[in-house]
Amino acid sequence: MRLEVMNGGKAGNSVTTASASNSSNISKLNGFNNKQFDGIKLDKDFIANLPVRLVEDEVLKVIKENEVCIIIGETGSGKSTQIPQICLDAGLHKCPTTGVEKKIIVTQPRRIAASALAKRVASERNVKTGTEVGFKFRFENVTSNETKLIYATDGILLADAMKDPFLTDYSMVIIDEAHERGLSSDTLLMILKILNRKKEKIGNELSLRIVIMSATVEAEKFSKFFNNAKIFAIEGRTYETKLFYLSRPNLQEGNMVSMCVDCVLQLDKEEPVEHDFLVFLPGFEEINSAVKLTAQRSKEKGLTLIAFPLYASLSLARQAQIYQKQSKLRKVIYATNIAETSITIPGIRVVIDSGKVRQKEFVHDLKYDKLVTVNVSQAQAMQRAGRAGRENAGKCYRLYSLEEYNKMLKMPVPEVLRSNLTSVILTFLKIGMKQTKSMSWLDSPSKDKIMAAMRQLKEYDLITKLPDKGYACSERGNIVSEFPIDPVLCLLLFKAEKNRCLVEAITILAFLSSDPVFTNDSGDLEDKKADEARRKFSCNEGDLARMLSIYSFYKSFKKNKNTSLKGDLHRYGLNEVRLGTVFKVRKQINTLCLNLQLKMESCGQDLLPLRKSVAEAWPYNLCLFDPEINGYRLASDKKTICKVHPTSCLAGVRAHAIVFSSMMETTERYAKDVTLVDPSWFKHIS
Ligand SMILES: Nc1ncnc2c1ncn2[C@@H]1O[C@H](COP(=O)(O)OP(=O)(O)OP(=O)(O)O)[C@@H](O)[C@H]1O
Repeated sequence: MRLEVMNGGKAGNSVTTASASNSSNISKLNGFNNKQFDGIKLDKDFIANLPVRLVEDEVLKVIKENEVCIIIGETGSGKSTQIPQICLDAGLHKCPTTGVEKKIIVTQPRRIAASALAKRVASERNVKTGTEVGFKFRFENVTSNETKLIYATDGILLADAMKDPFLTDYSMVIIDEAHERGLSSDTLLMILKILNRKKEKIGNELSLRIVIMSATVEAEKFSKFFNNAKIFAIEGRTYETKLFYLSRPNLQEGNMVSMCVDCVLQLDKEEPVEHDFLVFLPGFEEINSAVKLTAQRSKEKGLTLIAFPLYASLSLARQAQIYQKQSKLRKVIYATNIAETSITIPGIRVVIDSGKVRQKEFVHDLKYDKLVTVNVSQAQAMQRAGRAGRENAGKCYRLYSLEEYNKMLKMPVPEVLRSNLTSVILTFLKIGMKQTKSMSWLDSPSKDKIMAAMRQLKEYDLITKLPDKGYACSERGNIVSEFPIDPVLCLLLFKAEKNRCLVEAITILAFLSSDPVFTNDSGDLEDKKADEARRKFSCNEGDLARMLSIYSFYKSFKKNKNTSLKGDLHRYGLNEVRLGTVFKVRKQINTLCLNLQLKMESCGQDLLPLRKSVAEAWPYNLCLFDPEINGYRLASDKKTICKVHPTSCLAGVRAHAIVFSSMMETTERYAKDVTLVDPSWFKHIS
C-alpha cells in the first residue's frame, strides 16, 4: 500500500516574547563530536545555544522574583535539562530566607523520563548520577546526602506532600510537562496552591519557589489558578520537524498496526539507514503485534530493520534497549505515550503517529474503571512530533488527515475529570482541608461526581463528619491514605483482617497493583505458552486464588539457590521482573500493615474466608450469570452485561456468581481478576 501523505508544515510556532532562535548556529553543529561521558555524547556549544540558554538571565530573573511562575517553550528548547541547572548554579537550592541548603525537585509524569533526564544532566555536569543530581521513583532511589537536584515522578512528590504538606525538604518544586494533567500532578498543584494560601495567612516568608513548565501548557489557566502568576515564554526551537498528514481521513481504525508497519516499510526505502524511527501506538498489545510483524516482514524482504517495544510495564532493562546504537541497522521503536514527553532517544529522526492513546476512564454510575482508546489531543500530537528533530532536523508522519487533526481536542481531558475522585478527596482531607467547597480544582469535576465520591468514602467508612462543619479522614481513612494503592482496593485489607486472612489479602493486593506476571504480556513468549502457564496455575476459586499459588511457587523457587530462577520462571511462563515487583510491593504493604498493628493471620489452604472478604470489600462488583445471553449481568445494574476475560481461570466456566477486581472495555466489556462467590453472602452486606 502506498501511503499518501501531504506536507503539513512545521511543528511549533506557538509562543512569543523572549526570542532565542538559534537556527543560524545549527548547521555548523551537526553531529556531536566533543566529549563522551557515560555513553552520551555532549557538545558544550550545542548546550550553550539551546533556546533556554540564550535567555538564561531573563529566565533566572523571573524565577527569582516570583514565588510561582509558568514557563513555556518549544519541545527540545532545553526546559527540562537546562532550567533546573540554571537554578542550581544560581544557588536556588538554598532556602531563600534562611540560606539553609535544601533540594530542587523536578517532577515528571513518567519514570523513564525522570531517570533519563537525571542521567543526562549528571553527564552534562560531569558528575555521577546519584551524587549532585539524582532521581527517584517507586522502588528506585538514586540520590544521596549530596543530592541537590532530584528528578522524580509526580507520584513520589505527592507521597512526600502527604507526609509533609509544607515540603520542607525542598527550596523549589518544578512541575514539568504540566500539560499532561495527570491526577498526581494536578493534585500536587492543588496542594501547592493550598500551601501558598496557608503561608500567606500565617505571614510566612518565601520558602518554596514553584515553577510550572511545558511546551503546550494552558499558561493562562495555570496563571489564574496561582493568583495571576507570571508567565514567561521562550521562543525558538533547536531544529525543525516537518509534518506530514494523510491526504484523506483515515477510515481504517481496525488496521492501525498494519498501517504503521506499512508506513515503516515504505519510509525505510526513502530514509538513510542511520535515521531511526519512533512509532506511537496506543497500547502494548498493538506494540507487540507491530514488533512481530516488522520482524517477519523485514526477514521476508531482507531488510535491515530492528524493532523494539517500549511501554511502561516493560522492565527498565528492556526499556533501556532503545538507547543502544545499532550499527548498519535501522532502529524502529514502537512506543506508547510513555515516549511522548521529555525524553530524547538518540538517532530518532522520524516519528510516525497513529494519533491514538489508551486511557483509563471511570464509569461513575457503575463505579469501575474502563480502558478506552481515544484520539490524542493536539498538544499530545505536538509532543509526539517533538521527539524527532532533537539532534537534527526531523520528520513526523501523522496517520490522520489535517482535517482530522483540526477536529482533535486542543488539550487532553484532565485525568481528574475522568477518574474516581475518592483518592483525591482523601488526599485533601489528609492534608487538613475540611470541606469539598474549599478545595481548589484546576478544572472542577461536576458537583455530582464530587458528591458521589464523598458518598463512597462515607460508605466505606474512610471519612467522618466533624462536630462543627465538614469532614476529616477517619482512622481507617488515615490508614488507607498511607498505602500506595487505590482506596477501594485497600478495603480488602479490613475485611480480610476481620475474616482472619490478611496474609493472603496482602499478596493479592500486591498482584492487583502490579503488572500482569504472565510473560506474553511483555512479548517474550508466544501466546500459546502463556496460555499453558495460566492453565497450569489455574484455580477453581478464581484468579485471586491463582495469584496466591503463583506467589508460593515463586517463593519456593527464590529460596532454592541451586536453580536458575530466571530460566525456571521462563519455563513456567512467568515474568521474573514483574514477580520481583510484586514481591517488593508485597513487602511494602506488609510493613505498613505491621506498623499499623493489623492482625497478621493466614487462612491457609481454605480460601473461603478470603472469598467472603472479596465479596464484602467489593459488593458493587458482583456479576450474576445469565444463561440467555451466555454471559454475566452486573447485579447493581442489570442492563450492564459483560464476559469473563479470556485470560481468567473462570473463562468458559458458567459460574453462578463472580466478583471482579477490575473491568475492561475494548470492543466488549470484560470482568478481570474474578473470584467465585456465593450470592447468599450478599444479603448480609450493607
Ligand atoms: N539523553 C539525551 N541524549 C542526547 N541529547 C539529549 C538528551 N537529553 C536532552 N538532549 C538534548 O537537549 C535538548 C534539550 O532537551 P530538553 O529535554 O531539556 O528539552 P525540553 O525543552 O524540556 O523538551 P520537551 O518539552 O520535549 O521535554 C534536546 O533537544 C536534545 O538535543
